[in-house]
Amino acid sequence: MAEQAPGVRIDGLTVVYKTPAGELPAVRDVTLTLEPGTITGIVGESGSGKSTLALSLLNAVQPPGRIAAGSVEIDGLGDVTGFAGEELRKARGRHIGYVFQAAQNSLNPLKTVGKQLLDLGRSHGVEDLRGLVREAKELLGRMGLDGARVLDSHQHELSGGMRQRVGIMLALVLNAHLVVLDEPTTALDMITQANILKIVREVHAERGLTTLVITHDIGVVAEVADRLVVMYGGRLVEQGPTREVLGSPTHPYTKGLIRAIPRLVGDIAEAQALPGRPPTLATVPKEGCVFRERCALRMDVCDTVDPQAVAHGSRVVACHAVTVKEHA
Ligand SMILES: Nc1ncnc2c1ncn2[C@@H]1O[C@H](COP(=O)(O)OP(=O)(O)OP(=O)(O)O)[C@@H](O)[C@H]1O
Repeated sequence: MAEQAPGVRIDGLTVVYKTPAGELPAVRDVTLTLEPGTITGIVGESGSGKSTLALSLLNAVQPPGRIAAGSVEIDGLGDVTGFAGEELRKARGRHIGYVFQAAQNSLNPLKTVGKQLLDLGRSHGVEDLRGLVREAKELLGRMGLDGARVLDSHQHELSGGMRQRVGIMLALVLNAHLVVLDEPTTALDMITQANILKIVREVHAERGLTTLVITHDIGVVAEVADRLVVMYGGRLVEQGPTREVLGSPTHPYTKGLIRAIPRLVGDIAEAQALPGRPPTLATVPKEGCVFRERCALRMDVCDTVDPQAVAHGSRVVACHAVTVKEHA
């Protein structure tokens, strides 16, 4: 088993959900590598498929969803899309730490946090349970909480922001080296958010992790991620080093997302909302480019041919207009 930062190779991944109109893809033919030791951020509007992609890393897509094609190879584990039962349960927690989007509601309301921590430890065969509790208190302390008090508390005694931090603690406490954080800071005020992101960065570096952060907030990604991945309508439309993508976005969707961020200083009117709405499973185009309805650069080919992901230097972009410009 890899004890240090594992690499992850997602190849041709398609995940579908059963709907009244048949099985429709929420993630379509996504190929993505998480390099060992890096923090990758995935951004996109609601419904773009971010959580579904993240769940696939744990092979945790639930019915009516299923992985219809592709593989998720994790160093030291293999292709987790073939895992089931005990093998899968062991991988979760020990090798892959996960903070679910609804972390605030994922605690058991009937048990104290401490009891849940011990259950987690026992179910993964941790022998030194005292050490586990010590580790949990330390992590909670770093996140500005009184560890002993939190472990004695039930869910209802904790605020949303505290539950969020408990979720992060539970993802890190078993010392997994691949950590997936789905909207880790949504319930937090700006100051607490900045503090949590700082801790995510510190723990990532100290422990030698490979980290995936899912968020709709580009500010969060700018703060923590080495690499930025942009999703739209279940497709991966742009990826590259965070600074480069934010500094000179290439895909028209990435440009729109960045233009829509209100600035703290300067002219608020400069922020321009992206016109239109993201597609749902039922409305996402079955052929051609998924973004064309909202795209200022739409060409005829966009209606019929799905743009392939093409490398442009350190960037990978799936857009006909970008490819045409590049070759002009
Ligand atoms: N259990 C389900 N049954 C049917 N459709 C689903 C289910 N879960 C998700 N979907 C659909 O799959 C698509 C992708 O959803 P997903 O939650 O992965 O997106 P997301 O980018 O994480 O959005 P959000 O930020 O709102 O969580 C959406 O259109 C969503 O409605």
